[in-house]
Amino acid sequence: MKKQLADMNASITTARTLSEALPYLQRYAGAVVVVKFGGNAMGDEAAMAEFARDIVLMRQVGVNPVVVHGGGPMINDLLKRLGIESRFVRGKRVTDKATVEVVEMVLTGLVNKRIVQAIMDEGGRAVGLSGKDDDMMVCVADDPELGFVGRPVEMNVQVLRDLFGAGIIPVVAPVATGMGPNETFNVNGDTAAGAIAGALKADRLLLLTDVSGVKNAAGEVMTQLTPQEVRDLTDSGVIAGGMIPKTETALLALEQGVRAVVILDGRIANACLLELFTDHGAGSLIRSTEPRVKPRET
Ligand SMILES: Nc1ncnc2c1ncn2[C@@H]1O[C@H](COP(=O)(O)OP(=O)(O)O)[C@@H](O)[C@H]1O
Ligand SMILES: CC(=O)N[C@@H](CCC(=O)OP(=O)(O)O)C(=O)O
Repeated sequence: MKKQLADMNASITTARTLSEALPYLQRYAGAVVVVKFGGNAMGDEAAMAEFARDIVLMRQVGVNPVVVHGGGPMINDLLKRLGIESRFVRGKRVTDKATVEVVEMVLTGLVNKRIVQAIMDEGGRAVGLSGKDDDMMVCVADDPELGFVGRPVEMNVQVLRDLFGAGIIPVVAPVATGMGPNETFNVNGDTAAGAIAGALKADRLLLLTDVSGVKNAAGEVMTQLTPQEVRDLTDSGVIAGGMIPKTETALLALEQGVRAVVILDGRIANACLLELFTDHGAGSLIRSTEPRVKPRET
């Protein structure tokens, strides 16, 4: 009897949660949401399955999600086994000819297919691509010090719209072509996600990572930031390391017409759903306009 009551209460809570999600479901129907899934946020098989389930649910309720993934730790592992040292400058990997081959192999071969498979296992349809497919992302060298690290200069995202139309979830590896023949560039996952979100003028860019958001000098997570606050925290060195490409990406994406960028903790359960479909929100929301009365609304 006690168990029956407990089950009933749990079901009532589920029904209430669904009902409360209605305004958000209505708001995001038809929206484009680009989700950057970082290597550190990927975790174990269960975490991967849960992420995939959230993405499939988004698609099911009419959102057009694009997954852009990282895989830094997986690249580090293979480079280590091959005796190649990993070095980062301002959060980006210094990439020579040998390294770019390993990066492409790991990202397009291993990580991309693992995510595609996880989405298929949850009943969604997914297709894996890299920035090279259909010339989606064309780059120039970002900085001579970094070698074959690309900065996207030309985006052709029609293939993503075609996949939306077919009900298919695109999963994109951050590897791109250059202007010359047979060039390959390693693109930071955040940078690639921002360029794709900008080209699609996405409603949301979600950058999933392994911290609960952007922290201030006191170590507290800032739930909302303006671009100016981001610049100030960067100038004072509070935003550092891997957070730099994320916040740089956020500012560039906003300039290109993305409505808002959220940096959130991919390790917490159902992070994407929490951000999109509940009053609660998650992580740090960055956008140009001042907050309105209801804090998470745009
Ligand atoms: N102000 C800051 N707030 C939060 N994290 C920061 C900040 N400055 C630097 N970081 C670091 O940035 C890291 C996230 O970047 P990164 O490790 O590249 O993530 P991912 O692999 O998920 O892309 C955090 O783990 C944290 O150590
Ligand atoms: C230029 C550059 O730094 N490219 C990244 C690409 C993968 C990535 O961004 O992975 P995470 O999101 O897991 O960090 C790299 O080589 O590690």
